[in-house]
Amino acid sequence: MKILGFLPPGIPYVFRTLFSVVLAPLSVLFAVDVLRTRFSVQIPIWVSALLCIVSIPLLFAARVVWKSQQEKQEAKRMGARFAPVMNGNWPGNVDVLLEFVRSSRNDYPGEVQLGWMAHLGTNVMDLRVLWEDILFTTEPEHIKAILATDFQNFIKGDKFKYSMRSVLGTGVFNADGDMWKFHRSMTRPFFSRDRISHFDIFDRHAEDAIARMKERFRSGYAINFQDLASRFTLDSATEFLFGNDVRSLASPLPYPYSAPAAERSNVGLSHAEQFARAFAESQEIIADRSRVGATWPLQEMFKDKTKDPMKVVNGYIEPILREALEKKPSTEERGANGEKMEVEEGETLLDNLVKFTSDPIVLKDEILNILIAGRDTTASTLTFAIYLLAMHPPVLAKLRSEIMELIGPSRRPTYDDIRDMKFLRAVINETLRLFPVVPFNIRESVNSTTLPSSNPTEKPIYVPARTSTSYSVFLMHRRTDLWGPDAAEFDPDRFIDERLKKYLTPHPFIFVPFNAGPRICLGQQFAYNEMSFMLIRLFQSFSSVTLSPSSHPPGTLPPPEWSSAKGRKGIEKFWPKSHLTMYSLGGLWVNMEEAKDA
Ligand code: HEM
Repeated sequence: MKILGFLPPGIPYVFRTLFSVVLAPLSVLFAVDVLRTRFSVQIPIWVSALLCIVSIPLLFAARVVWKSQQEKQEAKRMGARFAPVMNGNWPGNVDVLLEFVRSSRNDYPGEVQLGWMAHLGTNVMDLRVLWEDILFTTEPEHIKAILATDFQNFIKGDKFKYSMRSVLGTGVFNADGDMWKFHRSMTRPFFSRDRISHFDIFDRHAEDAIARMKERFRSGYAINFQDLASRFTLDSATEFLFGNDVRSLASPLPYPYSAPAAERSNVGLSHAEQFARAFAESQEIIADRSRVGATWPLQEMFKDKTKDPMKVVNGYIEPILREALEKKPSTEERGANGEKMEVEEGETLLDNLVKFTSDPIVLKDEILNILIAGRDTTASTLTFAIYLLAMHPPVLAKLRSEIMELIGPSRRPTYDDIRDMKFLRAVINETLRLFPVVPFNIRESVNSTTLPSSNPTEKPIYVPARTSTSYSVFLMHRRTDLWGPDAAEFDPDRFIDERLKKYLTPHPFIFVPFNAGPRICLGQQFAYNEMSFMLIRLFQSFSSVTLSPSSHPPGTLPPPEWSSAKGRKGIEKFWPKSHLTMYSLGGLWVNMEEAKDA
């Protein structure tokens, strides 16, 4: 694969496929030749040609039947049953695949999977696309097995890694085994309690962001909160991880769609915005690859679609990298310092990383993965929190009272303040429940295994070796049988009142926005601190939030036909979309009123 790395992905795919296709006719030709030379049996040319043609589907069918027989025997040996299969009408379930791709692009997240599972009366199903098993589950016990109890047996896997490689490289999100351990062990020391409990970085960038917001509101325009939150988290994450912030908050804010064209055209795309757009575009492309499945290279026959956006992304990252490498002490200096390889006081993640490798590819991959982890996740969660608070003014009023009571209108919050703010934590958790930023995820089984059945009288579910196993935290977090009849409602008190003991405490795996097990999010505490800090600072400064639908670019609000749908799809006022992480299509345009008590 590496030798052919310069070719667009479609060409090696076609060659690989052709190779396996021509095996059958070649075998036929060989057999015909043996019959003729050894046994003097003459086969007419037209018969040989016909045999060559039919050998291709026959061999394929034989492989499918053989595999299915093997799996049946193995499932029986393991005392397991097959997951219910979502049967489409077209051979190979091609219609199921097409419906899945269409829905991922145009519908509310998870709608099509919910419909199929309701049809099958199950929370786990096999989509069996192109005769390959693809499991999909929303069962907490399955998610627990995949992430924790059977962790060694569920890896990211080659299929996933190949489709993500042109963007994520071999960074922490796209690595298994030793490479994953290397990235993880490099990154972990930077999230120690000591390092994440100093809030100077958040304070400076939050102050900057709020000043920009006030300025824009005073000029009579709404702001795109998603854009602002992304700049706040990008500047905070780059300063925390790389020592220098990229000053994305310094560039002019975009104007709403409804603003006069003259205002809008005054704001060119800043360097940070070009990076953000290209970054989002490349994530969209790789997410689309994983939706289409193994045949994705066919969509990229003549060009790797990520090539152009990744040029912009790399152009943004390379100067950060160059600077770190220039600062890197030489081998002699390191020798004189007694080869201090452990993390030192004041050292950033990047300073530490360059002590271990000068390989620009490894360094770039690490930086890019950590930027996705550190920017998009907290920016989206803050955006969803602001959206939900705009939709629920009594919840916002309760949150503000907690802020005013414990911290007051202007004091800077401390680590201890944040730890004591029970309602603020509940608001963040409730936001992560309804809108977990990694809504869908996937692993691949190494060996055949089983997943427990929720009904103890039923046999466990059989998972063949090398099966793509996807799970949705997003759909699990909204299940009424796990969270109660009001699961679709935004009600942070469920993380405080008797519902906590009833639902979550006895079943902690029903809430896993940060995943769980050995690959649990490394930045979880950093993220809680950053989001809490920003929300406190925001609601010290502003007393109310309202959505500004007229500011949205056309085509980015939920289509009118959604309003008759059941559940959250029917009430949503923004369009949740997801590539690797979830975001609001077209941003989130809001107005806020400055607090009189600030
Ligand atoms: C609301 C905020 C966040 C959420 C909901 C979140 C969620 C997650 C999830 C679900 C994963 C697992 C992905 C997978 O294995 O497929 C993950 C991994 C990770 N997260 Fe976060 N994250 C957040 C913020 C952050 C921040 C701010 C950082 C760092 C600055 C960070 C660093 C990481 C890293 C390094 C991993 C990779 C762990 C591994 O594969 O071993 N996260 N996060």
